[in-house]
Amino acid sequence: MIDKVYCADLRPDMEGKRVKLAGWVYRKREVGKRVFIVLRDSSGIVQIVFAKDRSEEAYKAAKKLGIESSVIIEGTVKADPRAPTGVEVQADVIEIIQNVDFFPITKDASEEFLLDVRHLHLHSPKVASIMKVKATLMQAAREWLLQDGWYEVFPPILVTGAVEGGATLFKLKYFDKTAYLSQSAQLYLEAAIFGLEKVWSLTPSFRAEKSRTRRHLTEFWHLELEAAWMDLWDIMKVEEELVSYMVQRTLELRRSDIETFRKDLTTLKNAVPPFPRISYDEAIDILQSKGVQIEWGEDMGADEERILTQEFEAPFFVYGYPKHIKAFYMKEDPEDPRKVLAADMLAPEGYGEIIGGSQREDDYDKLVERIREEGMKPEDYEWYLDLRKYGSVPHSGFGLGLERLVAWVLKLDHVRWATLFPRTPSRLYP
Ligand SMILES: NC(=O)C[C@H]([NH3+])C(=O)NS(=O)(=O)OC[C@H]1O[C@@H](n2cnc3c(N)ncnc32)[C@H](O)[C@@H]1O
Ligand SMILES: [Mg+2]
Repeated sequence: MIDKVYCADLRPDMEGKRVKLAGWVYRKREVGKRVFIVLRDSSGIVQIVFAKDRSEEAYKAAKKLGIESSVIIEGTVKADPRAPTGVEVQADVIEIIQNVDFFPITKDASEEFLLDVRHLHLHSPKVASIMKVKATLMQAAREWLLQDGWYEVFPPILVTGAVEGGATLFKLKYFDKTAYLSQSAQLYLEAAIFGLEKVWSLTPSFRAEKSRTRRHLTEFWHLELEAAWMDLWDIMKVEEELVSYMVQRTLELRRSDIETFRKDLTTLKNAVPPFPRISYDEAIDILQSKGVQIEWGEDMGADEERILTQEFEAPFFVYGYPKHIKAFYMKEDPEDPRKVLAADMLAPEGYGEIIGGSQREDDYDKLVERIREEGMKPEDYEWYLDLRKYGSVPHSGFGLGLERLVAWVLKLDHVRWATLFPRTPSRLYP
């Protein structure tokens, strides 16, 4: 490994220090007998100056450089308030690792082109910032989960049945059998609670969603928790504590990256417990009062959720959905058989659902009845039904879409920008 320093480590008080840097040419301009390079590495940027009268060899080499050429540079640090980061390096040695004559991504590149060359778009400091924020959100989640006593488990991705409806299953041939790509690890987490009680997993989930919206991917990263002995109200408290810690910790560690995307941090700072809670009934009343054509019993889509989020300046819960618009595994509300003990967490500023969660049906006969009601076959869920035969317990859980959380935190206009290589109905390459 090269004995180098990072761009972001250079400070004006290091004036006179000799340093070695490695990175890529982000910007380049020539003024008189000097070449100015903005060097980029994973930490950020710094200005490098090649003066002819300091090293003619390095100056001539720098003149040849193209954008995104890979280089190793040595020079002396100089404080300069005119430089982008208040400091520059006066270079006298350059090793060109690979010169790039023409980098395909230019300033006027379209979004579709950027997605076509996503493998090159990952050079971008803005894309790097998104990935740093995503990584830090998960770092924070792991910190919170560890201190709160949750066990990470590693569920299968090759499965035999639907969790969230058969219409969005990706089917594949599994030797002489049929398998599907997991829509959610939930059912396997429910099995894991009988030994570990509080479990979590981060897995890719797959949905053959044909909906081309700004919040749907066909492959997304799914942070899911499941806990024995918890009811809906308990798991909602877990959700708000976890999301709050993730957001506040990421604000603490990645504020400059976040401010690259949004100046107003109000809603992020407001993400502290208790999050507001409204019932589905109240949500329908609010929407109808705002002129939305929606009747009790109908599902709220992205448009309805966007309007609803205008009422809040923080993430909030909607709980108590009608049974027929929710999944088979959700426990019927003992106080109102039309409803289930389910709650979604919606992000403000138009982003809508980031978490889907519920208390699970823990009664064997009722679960068989729900499976049949949904047109599914109990025999396809024999192992899952067993969980209600041998020491069944009240339990609840939820799934957080990581890309949707990132999209809200950074106010991205589509979840596809929140993942390294987005997968949508029209995009499988690169
Ligand atoms: N363990 C659980 O209880 C999770 C449960 N079985 C589940 O999958 N619920 S969910 O379908 O609402 O999806 C959960 C979240 O997963 C995200 N999600 C769900 N579908 C998508 C798509 N297609 N693209 C991106 N993100 C998606 C979104 O934030 C949802 O709120
Ligand atoms: Mg949902």
